Amino acid sequence: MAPRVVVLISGTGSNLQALIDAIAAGSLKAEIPLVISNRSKVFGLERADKAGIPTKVLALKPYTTAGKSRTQYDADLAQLIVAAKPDLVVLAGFMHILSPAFLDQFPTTPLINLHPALPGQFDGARAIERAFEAYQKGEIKHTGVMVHRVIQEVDGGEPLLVEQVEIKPEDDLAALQERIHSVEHVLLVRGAALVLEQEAAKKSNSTSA
Ligand SMILES: Nc1nc2c(c(=O)[nH]1)N[C@@H](CN(C=O)c1ccc(C(=O)N[C@@H](CCC(=O)O)C(=O)O)cc1)CN2
Ligand SMILES: NCC(=O)N[C@@H]1O[C@H](COP(=O)([O-])[O-])[C@@H](O)[C@H]1O
Repeated sequence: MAPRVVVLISGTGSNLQALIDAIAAGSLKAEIPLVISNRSKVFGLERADKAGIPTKVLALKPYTTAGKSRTQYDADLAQLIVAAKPDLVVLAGFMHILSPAFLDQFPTTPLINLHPALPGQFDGARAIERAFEAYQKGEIKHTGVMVHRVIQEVDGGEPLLVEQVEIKPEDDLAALQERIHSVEHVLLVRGAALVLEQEAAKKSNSTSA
């Protein structure tokens, strides 16, 4: 049975599409049993639908409107994912900071995130914009993309793959975003494959021990 990869999104889903395409091409040995978005009406959900992947939307706003906490949201989100029995959870542009109420539900299941910056640089949201602004000020000469493990510290988890991305003097923000996205789409697939290989090796060692 193929490893089960649950993917969390919040928007366009171009990185989700990269995973879908890699699986369809046979270059990523996995299946995606569920895509969850914290925002409705995003194109990433259409991408999942087109690929025949079940989707769920779990938005935070109804929780806050009902006086419920982010902790409750995070716990409910985790339960949706646990029910899908994932071997790997991928945050692909998932724009919600996860608390221990979520993280503690996955003591052994790997959680990875794609972040459009280098380790320790521009953690958090709007990373590409902030890198572009820093370049304009002469503070950096390049930026990058990383796939990292997800821990409580936002974007502070162990980097699994890191790739530098050039910033050119003639770049506008759109040109840099396009260059970064093209790197993301490759790096995320490689990152998922790497973690799944690590997990398979762990299982093999534990059964042969
Ligand atoms: N505990 C962790 N949660 C998340 C991580 C992580 O490493 N540890 N990675 C992020 C992804 N991310 C950057 O890669 C990121 C996403 C969102 C935010 C943020 O400020 N979110 C706000 C809401 C912003 C919005 O709705 O537009 C929030 O959650 O209040 C920062 C970093 C995913 N989660
Ligand atoms: N902090 C996380 C973060 O900024 N993630 C970024 O959101 C975008 C999602 O694009 P997509 O919806 O087309 O995959 C990507 O650029 C990804 O790096």
